[in-house]
Amino acid sequence: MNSATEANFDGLVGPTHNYSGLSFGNVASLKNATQGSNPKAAAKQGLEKMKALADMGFAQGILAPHERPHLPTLRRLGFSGSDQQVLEKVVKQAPKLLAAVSSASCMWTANAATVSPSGDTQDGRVHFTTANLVNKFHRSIEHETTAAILRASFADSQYFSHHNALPSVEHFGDEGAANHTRFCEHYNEAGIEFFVYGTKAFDQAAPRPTSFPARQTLEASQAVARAHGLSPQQVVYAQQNPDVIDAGVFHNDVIAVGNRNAHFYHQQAFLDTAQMKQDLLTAWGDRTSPFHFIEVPSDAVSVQDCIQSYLFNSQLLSRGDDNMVLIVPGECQANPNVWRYLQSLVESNAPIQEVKVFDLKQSMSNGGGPACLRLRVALTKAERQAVNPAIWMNDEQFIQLNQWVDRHYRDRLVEADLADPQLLIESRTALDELTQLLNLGSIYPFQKI
Ligand SMILES: N=C(N)NCCC[C@H](NC(=O)CCC(=O)O)C(=O)O
Repeated sequence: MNSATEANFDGLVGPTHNYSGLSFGNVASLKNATQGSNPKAAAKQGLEKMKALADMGFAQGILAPHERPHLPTLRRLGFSGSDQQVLEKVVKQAPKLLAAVSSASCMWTANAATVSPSGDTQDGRVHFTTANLVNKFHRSIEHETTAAILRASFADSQYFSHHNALPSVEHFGDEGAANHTRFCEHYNEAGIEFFVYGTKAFDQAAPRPTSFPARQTLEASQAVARAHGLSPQQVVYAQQNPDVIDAGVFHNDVIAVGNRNAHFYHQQAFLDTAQMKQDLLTAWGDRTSPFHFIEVPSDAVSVQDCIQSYLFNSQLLSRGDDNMVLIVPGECQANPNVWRYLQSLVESNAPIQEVKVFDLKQSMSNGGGPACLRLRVALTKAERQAVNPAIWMNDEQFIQLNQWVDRHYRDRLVEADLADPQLLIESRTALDELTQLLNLGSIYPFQKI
C-alpha cells in the first residue's frame, strides 16, 4: 500500500466574481462579457464539487480568494485619495481597469503555480513556483497574494519549498499547472514532468499562433524545471498546436489531461503528436505499468466541441489502484458528440471507467472548468500532515463555508456594481473572516494597513 496521494486544492470563488471579457483568446470570457454574474451561486458550485470529492475519499483542500477590487494596484497606477475616492475616479477615468482589478480570476488555481512533488525533486521537498500570469493584466496582479496563500498553506520548510514567480515579461510567460502534467506509477515515486508550451520566446522562427496569444513559453517551463531540481531525463517538453490556440485553446488543460499512466488528449492538441508520444515513452522507460495514450479523434469530437464542452478540462482521478474517474462539467453532457464519446470511453477497456458531472456554470462562463478550479499537489502522508489543517474540506468546513457565503455574497453582480464602495467593504469583511476560518494569518494588503 502506498501512502502518497494526489490532493486537489480548489480556489474558493471570491465575492466579486463577474464577467468582464478580460481574456482575449478565451472564447467564453469574451462571449459572456456583458452577462450579469451570481457570486453566491459560483462559490456554492465550487464548494459542492470540493465536498463531493472529499466524500469520494480524495484529499481536498481550499485556497482562499484574493482582495478585490485591488486598491493597491489602483494606487500604484496613480489613483489617490480615500478608498471611496479612488473607486469614484477609476470608474470615471478607466472603467475597464476597475473591472480588471475586480476580477475573481484567482479562483482558477490551476494557474496559481507549478508544483513538483517530492518524489521528483533533488532535495526531496515539494516545490512550488507561483505563476506570473503576465499575459493578462488582471491575472498578473495575482502572484504576490497567491504566494502568500501558498506559503501560509504549505508552511513547513522541511517539506515545502517556495519559489517566486519568474520575471514578469512575455519571454517568461508562465501560466502554472494549466500547462503541466505529471505522470507516474505511484504518487510517491519519481515521475515524469510534462511541460507544454505555446511558443519559444527567444526563437522568432519558432511556430506560434497568429490570432491569439501563446501564454506559456518554453523558456518559462525550463526555468521552472531548473528551479525545482528536476532530473532532465524525467522532464518532457511538447509544443501545443498553434492552430488550436488560435481556435481558443488558451491553456493546454483545455485540450489534454493526464494522471499517473494515462494521457487523455485530443488528436490536434500537440504540434507533433508522434514526438510527444515517443518522448513520454522514453521517459517512462521500463516501469512495469503500461502507459496509456487515449487520443480523441477529431471526427468523433471536434476542437470546437472541446472548447464548448471543456471535455479535457476535466479532473482525471485515480480510484483505488487502476481505475480512474473523470470529473466533467455539465456542458459535456449537453454536447451530443462529447457525451456519445464519453459513453463509448467508459465502455472500452481504457482506464477511465466512470464519469461524474458537475454544474460549474458560473465559472465555465468565464472559461474555467473543473480542472481550472484546482491545483494538484501529490503529497506523502507526512507532507499531508504538514499542510495547514484548517484548509482541508470536511463536513464541518463545508457547513462553515456555505454559511460564510450566505452571510457575505451577493447573488447578482454587473460591471456597474464594481464601483460600489459597499462591495469593497463587504469583500474585505468576508475575507477578514475567512482568514480566521482557514487559519491563514494576515495575508491581505488591507489587513496590514
Ligand atoms: N484553463 C485554466 N486552467 N484556467 C482558466 C482560466 C480562465 C481565465 N478567465 C478569465 O480570467 C476571464 C475573466 C473575465 O473575463 O471576467 C483566464 O482566461 O485566465
